[in-house]
Amino acid sequence: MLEAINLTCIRDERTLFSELHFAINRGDIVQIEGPNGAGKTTLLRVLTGLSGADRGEVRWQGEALRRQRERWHRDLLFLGHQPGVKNVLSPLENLAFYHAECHEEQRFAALEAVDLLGFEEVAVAQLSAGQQRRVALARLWLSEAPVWILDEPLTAIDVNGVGKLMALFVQHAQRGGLVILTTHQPLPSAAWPLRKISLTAGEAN
Ligand SMILES: Nc1ncnc2c1ncn2[C@@H]1O[C@H](COP(=O)(O)OP(=O)(O)OP(=O)(O)O)[C@@H](O)[C@H]1O
Repeated sequence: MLEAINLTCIRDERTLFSELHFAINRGDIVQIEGPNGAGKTTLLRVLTGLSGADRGEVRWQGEALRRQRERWHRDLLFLGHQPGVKNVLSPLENLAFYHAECHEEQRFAALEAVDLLGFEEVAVAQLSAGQQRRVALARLWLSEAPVWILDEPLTAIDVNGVGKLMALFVQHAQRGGLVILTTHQPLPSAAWPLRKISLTAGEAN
């Protein structure tokens, strides 16, 4: 279980959210929603431990993140706002860099899942925005981490790709993982309940 305990976040003297309290369980798919600037990315970064909250804390399996950095980094896969892949490397080299533990055939299978076969040796810098995002998303097919925190994973992804991702999120939840994501586009209905946490100027519900 991932818990947000009374989180308050103030940036530039503006309260983005205060006393935010929730628990996300294994099997949950959670969408953080809210208008531009509401604090969604900030909340995701606080949940990952990359940014600090002004008050409150985040706990994983009952223990504060700061007390278990090693286990938390093993249990978390965070894909940020930017594609977050290395431009000078090819898709295959990126997956080898991030997932050295996987076999080459698993990396090819992940690239096939995101429709990048044929582009596996091309430098990422030469790929389209959607293809670059797909290289990062291919990591989801290789990850053993139970916690997926994904900032705008669907940006620049076409309808077919969004459908595949939703199916993967459901599969991950069914296996006892949890998914927390932000997106500005409506999610297609999935055969799994979607929880929503809304941020609106200084509030959450
Ligand atoms: N490190 C920081 N220093 C100062 N201000 C910050 C910092 N991080 C975020 N902010 C501000 O906090 C507000 C919320 O930013 P955030 O990126 O979390 O919003 P968001 O809900 O993800 O927005 P969007 O939907 O546009 O991606 C913005 O006004 C931003 O300028």
